[in-house]
Amino acid sequence: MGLEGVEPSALIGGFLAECGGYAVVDGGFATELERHGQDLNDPLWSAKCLISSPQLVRRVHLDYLEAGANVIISASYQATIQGFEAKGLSAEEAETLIKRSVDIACEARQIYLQRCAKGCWDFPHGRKTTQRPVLVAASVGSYGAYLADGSEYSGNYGDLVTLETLKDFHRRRVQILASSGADLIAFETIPNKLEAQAYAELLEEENINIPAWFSFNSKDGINVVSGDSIAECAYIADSCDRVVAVGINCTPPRLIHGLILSIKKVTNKPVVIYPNSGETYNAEAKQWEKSEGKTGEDFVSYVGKWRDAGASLFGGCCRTTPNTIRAISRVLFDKASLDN
Ligand code: MET
Ligand SMILES: [Zn+2]
Repeated sequence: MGLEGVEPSALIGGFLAECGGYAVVDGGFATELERHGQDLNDPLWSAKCLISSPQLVRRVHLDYLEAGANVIISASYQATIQGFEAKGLSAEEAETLIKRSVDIACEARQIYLQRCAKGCWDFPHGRKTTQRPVLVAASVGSYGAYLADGSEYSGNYGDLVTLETLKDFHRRRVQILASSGADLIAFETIPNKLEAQAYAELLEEENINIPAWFSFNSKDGINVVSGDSIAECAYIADSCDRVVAVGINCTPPRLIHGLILSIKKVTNKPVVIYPNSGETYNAEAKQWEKSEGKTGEDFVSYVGKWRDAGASLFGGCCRTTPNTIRAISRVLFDKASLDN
């Protein structure tokens, strides 16, 4: 199924209806690469594997499809022309790798759907092939993710970074991803209002012809990480016709419920949420640290509440795994759980 050429709000509605009302997004991508032994302590982070282990990238997409994902997100989160050039690649090589991230996700989808057609594996929880659309979302990480200096989780870019800086930084990658064969662009972990505004303007100015979702991150459940209000950020997404869903990712599960309610006050667009495991990222040590209290198990127990608060797309971000996604799929699509 492709989303190109259809009126943006109709197509996301159609997709969700085909999925059964709710869609499952994949889980932590870099996390899964690390679980398979990759060292991602590198400015390119998960995008490093586009060069070193494209087969593993495809396998991780396949694992998430097998776990029940309806949306798989490409490995382009930290794949930037500027980042690849810093590694000594040419602009042309960088552009090829960015496009390749989407090709790999599309290959995984094709393999998966072929296996389904042959009946090689059953869908989880009795979902039939015909009820199982799969979209490929092209990931765009923030300017802070490229900087790899922690500003991805502070949203603080300093006074020198303007709207134009951000538009210029993102422009070429967004153009490449828009014509890559992806079904939509996932602007992920957006840390501040300025970057949301830059994305919205880019989508219009470049006449981007595939839809997008805007997903923000928060540390306090009230504002996005920079301190800008989630309502103002969601309003920017709501005002852009090309944006078909608005939400939150890479944010502790315990904050998600309130954030869904805040977003729902501003927009009627579907809400996408894919929290992290609840652990905290220590930017200095470049590692995730256990937080007091909730664990991954509690995460899944919240899904019904998030659905009741009005979210429509559910997945996981950093430190979640295919097991998390399998459990989310079970909560959403087991008849018994829905009736709870
Ligand atoms: N899609 C990206 C990933 O799972 C999002 C990272 S958030 C820091 O790796
Ligand atoms: Zn994350």
